[in-house]
Order: sequence, then structure tokens, then C-alpha cells
Amino acid sequence: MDAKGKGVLAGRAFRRGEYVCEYAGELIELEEAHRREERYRTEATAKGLDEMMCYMYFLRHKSRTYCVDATQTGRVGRLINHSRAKPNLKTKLFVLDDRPHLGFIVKRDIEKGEELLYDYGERDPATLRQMPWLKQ
Ligand SMILES: C[S@@+](CC[C@H](N)C(=O)[O-])C[C@H]1O[C@@H](n2cnc3c(N)ncnc32)[C@H](O)[C@@H]1O
Repeated sequence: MDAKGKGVLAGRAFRRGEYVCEYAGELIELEEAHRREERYRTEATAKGLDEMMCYMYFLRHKSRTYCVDATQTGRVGRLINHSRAKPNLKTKLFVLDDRPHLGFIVKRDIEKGEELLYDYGERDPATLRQMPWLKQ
């Protein structure tokens, strides 16, 4: 899928409000997430890669920050790409057994074959300068 790498296409039509899938991974505390980010960065550098390939989603739950680390999973949610201008999914926090989970909900009707996209929500100017694709 061109410069974006892998992505996810809708295997069928979806209606607004439908649940699509979970951003599934391991729920970890912020401190552990920072340790892993460092490790993933070191591993990428050792392999001569410009960008580390890790799949981490940070979320707030009960006044604490957590991370869903999907790096070591093969689950599809982690492969959904970003669009700020035309997202067709939005994330929703679900709490099951007192543990937060991230689900993707259809924001507008989706046709079969359309790429699934959601807004990664990054607004920090320095990050946007570094990764201009987050502005689109
Ligand atoms: C959660 S992953 C999505 C799956 C990823 N495309 C892959 O091949 O594994 C996020 C990464 O995908 C790429 N990406 C996602 N959306 C993009 C976009 N709209 N334009 C360019 N790259 C994008 C960036 O490299 C980003 O760090």
C-alpha cells in the first residue's frame, strides 16, 4: 500500500456506528511502555532502519496513562492507517473486567474495498513537523 506500508481494506460494506475490530495488544503501564519504546528504537537502529516498527497506542483510563502494545501480536487492528482529513473509523474505549480496551467504530458508511482509516489524534507541532503525513 504505497508509502504508508501495509493497511487494511474493508472486506465488506459497513454501516455507521458498527463495531469493526479491536486494537488488540498487551495492556501495559506508561513506564513499561517507555522502556519498550527505547528497546524497539535500539533494535531498529541495529537493523539499520530509519523508523522503528512498533505498534503502541496510548490511552487514558481512570486518570492514568496506559499503552496497548500490539507490536508482538498479529492482530489486524494495528495495521489501520491514519487520516485526519477523511477518517472512516473512530476509536472507542470499552471497559471489560475493569480493563480498558480500544475498539474501532464506523464513523461513516464504508464501501467494500475502501481503506479503513482513523485519525491518530496527534496534534503536537514538533511531531507534525517530523511526520508531516499526520497532518493529512
Ligand atoms: C499503526 S501503523 C499502521 C500500519 C503500517 N502501515 C504498517 O505497514 O505496519 C502506523 C505506521 O503506518 C504508517 N502510516 C500510517 N498512516 C499513514 C499515512 N497516512 N501516511 C503515511 N504513513 C502512514 C506510518 O509509518 C506509521 O508509523
